[in-house]
Order: sequence, then structure tokens, then C-alpha cells
Amino acid sequence: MRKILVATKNKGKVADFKAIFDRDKIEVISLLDLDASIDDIEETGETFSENAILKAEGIAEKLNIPVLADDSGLSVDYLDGRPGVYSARYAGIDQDDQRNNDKLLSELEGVPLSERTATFICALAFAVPGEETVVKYGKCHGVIVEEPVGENGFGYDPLFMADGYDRTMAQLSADEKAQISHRGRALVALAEWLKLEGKGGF
Ligand SMILES: O=c1[nH]c(=O)c2ncn([C@@H]3O[C@H](COP(=O)(O)OP(=O)(O)OP(=O)(O)O)[C@@H](O)[C@H]3O)c2[nH]1
Ligand SMILES: [Mg+2]
Repeated sequence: MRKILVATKNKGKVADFKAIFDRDKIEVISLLDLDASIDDIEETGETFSENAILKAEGIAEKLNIPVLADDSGLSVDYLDGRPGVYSARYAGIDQDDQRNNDKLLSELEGVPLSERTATFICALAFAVPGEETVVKYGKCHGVIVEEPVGENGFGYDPLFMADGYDRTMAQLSADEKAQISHRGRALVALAEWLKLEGKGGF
């Protein structure tokens, strides 16, 4: 079975990538699976793509193998694009989904649904040692609902309802999310680019 290393320690992202790559029978390995502990790459970039490149190139250099990295987040129109690149640490502590969701709901308190539009954004960087890193993007538009619903997914999924759906992202199956998510779409774009450039697939 072919394998791909995704430079993340976020279990929710790993599950998303597994659902996406499963279709092509590709095994997803993450930083959580490696024996040697790998220091976190500092996300010092100001954009999703800068951070995705930092993570992909940092780990590809360390291990000397091709690496995929995702930097992603939620951009809420009413909040002028926040939490954006700071989505994981919106409430101060890295990846505390509950606090992040509570903070988002309190910032949107009293705001009508028509003004609660938001976009999930994913920058996906693929770094191959000795080659130029490729970055592709995916987006998913929707609204922030008024209370969390659903058990699947991670992060802000219980608060996000994609356009055209009457269920939150956390009520979708892993396969359904993969079809419409920012992450799924970024991966489709990357796979198409690799094919067009004659670089084969993953
Ligand atoms: O509900 C959600 N569904 C998603 O599909 C999703 N994708 C991203 N996010 C949010 O954006 C942060 C990424 O930040 P991020 O790219 O720095 O990743 P991270 O720090 O969680 O892990 P790592 O990959 O850096 O190790 C995450 O923590 C989440 O808060 C999502 N929320
Ligand atoms: Mg991070």
C-alpha cells in the first residue's frame, strides 16, 4: 500500500485525510505515528500558505521524504475574517475546540443568520526534497449556526453549516465532509496539478 506523510499532530485533520485518501487506497501517516518525537514547527507565517509551506518543508527537510502539510482555518465575514490563521489558538490555548467554539458564539451573539456567513479555507503544501514546493487551496462557504450540533469532525464543525446543507459539518459522515470540505477540495486541486505536470499521483 502506498503511504503519504501528513505533517500534522491534529487528530481531526488526520481523520479527514484518511477519509479522503482511503478512496485511492493510500495510507496516511501523521507526526503522531512516528517513533521519534518531532518538535512542533512554529507557525510564524501571516497567511495559510506561508504556514503550510513552513510545516511541509520543515518536516520534509528533517526526514528527507515528500511531505504534505495543511494550514487551515475559519474566516467569519462579520468578524472581518477572524479567527483566520489563528483559528487553532483563537481562545488562547492551541486546539481547545470547546473554548474556541464558545468564543466564536459569544462574538456572534445577537447577529442574525444572514450576517453569520463564513468560509473554511485550507492551504495544502506538498514539499518534495530538492523540488519546488507546490501549494493549492480549497474553500467551503457556509454560515455559523447559533448552537453546536453534531458529533463528527473536529474544531468548528458543529457550528458550521455549508451552503446547500441543512446539517452542520459535524452531522456529515467523513465521506460527505471529504466531498465538500476545504481540505477535500484542496487535495483535488493538488492531485490535478500533479497529474497535469506529469508528476504522477501520490
Ligand atoms: O471545524 C473545523 N473543521 C475543519 O475541517 C477545520 N480545518 C481547520 N479548522 C480550524 O483551524 C485550525 C487549523 O489550524 P492549523 O492549520 O494550525 O492546524 P492545527 O494547529 O490544528 O494542527 P497542525 O496541522 O498545525 O499540527 C483547527 O485547529 C481548527 O480550529 C477546522 N475546524
Ligand atoms: Mg497548527
